Amino acid sequence: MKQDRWTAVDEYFQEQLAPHDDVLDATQQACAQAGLPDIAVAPNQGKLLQLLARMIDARTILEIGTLGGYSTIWLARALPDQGRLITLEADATHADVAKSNIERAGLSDRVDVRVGRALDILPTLRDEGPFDLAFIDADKVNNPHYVRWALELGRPGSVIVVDNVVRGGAVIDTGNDDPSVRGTRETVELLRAEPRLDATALQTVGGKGYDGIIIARVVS
Ligand SMILES: C[S@@+](CC[C@H](N)C(=O)[O-])C[C@H]1O[C@@H](n2cnc3c(N)ncnc32)[C@H](O)[C@@H]1O
Ligand SMILES: [Mg+2]
Repeated sequence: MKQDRWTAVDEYFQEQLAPHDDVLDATQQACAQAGLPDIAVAPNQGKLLQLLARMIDARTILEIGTLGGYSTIWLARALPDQGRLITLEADATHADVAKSNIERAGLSDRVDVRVGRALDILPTLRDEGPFDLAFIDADKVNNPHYVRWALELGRPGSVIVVDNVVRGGAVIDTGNDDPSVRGTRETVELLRAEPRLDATALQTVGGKGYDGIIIARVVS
């Protein structure tokens, strides 16, 4: 059972439980037309993020890694009218595409796209938290820093989601010197050692291949 089957099953659940609308379709089309890489979350994963945000009644969301705003839109739709999502993107072209997609989605009032390297912007967000949910999906080598910042900018009960932590299984290859794999393993070590965070990891298969996510909760 391989990729074709994973994709077909993903499509089944997506059609049944996470159906697309015109805004999400237009977002994906605009991203493709602008030449953005096809590395956004899958629809089922976007729906998972939205459900997590709703389950904790998130009012403030931090996203690291915007791309064209696809995951941003899923997350921002979980927010109440007064809610706020800040999303960080290093690439100005990606950010422009995202802003236009977020505008079309009618979410500009609650979504703020900040352009720059996340590690430069995060220290400026102390007065804008605490963030109820953080979605980390940028340069994986910096994931340990991003988790530390999400903890710093969170509160007890905040949820932190880290995307793409399985990397086709490479996460268990101790000798792998891919910076993304190293960053992921360091993140796992940090989560194991940090008593203020409680976490687990889920392997995923689907239209986007074989990967996975970490879900953590700020304990204190
Ligand atoms: C996987 S994509 C994000 C996908 C998006 N979350 C989604 O699912 O729709 C990663 C994004 O992070 C951005 N990025 C990479 N390094 C970054 C950094 N240091 N600071 C902020 N953004 C960064 C990339 O330009 C890219 O747009
Ligand atoms: Mg991702």
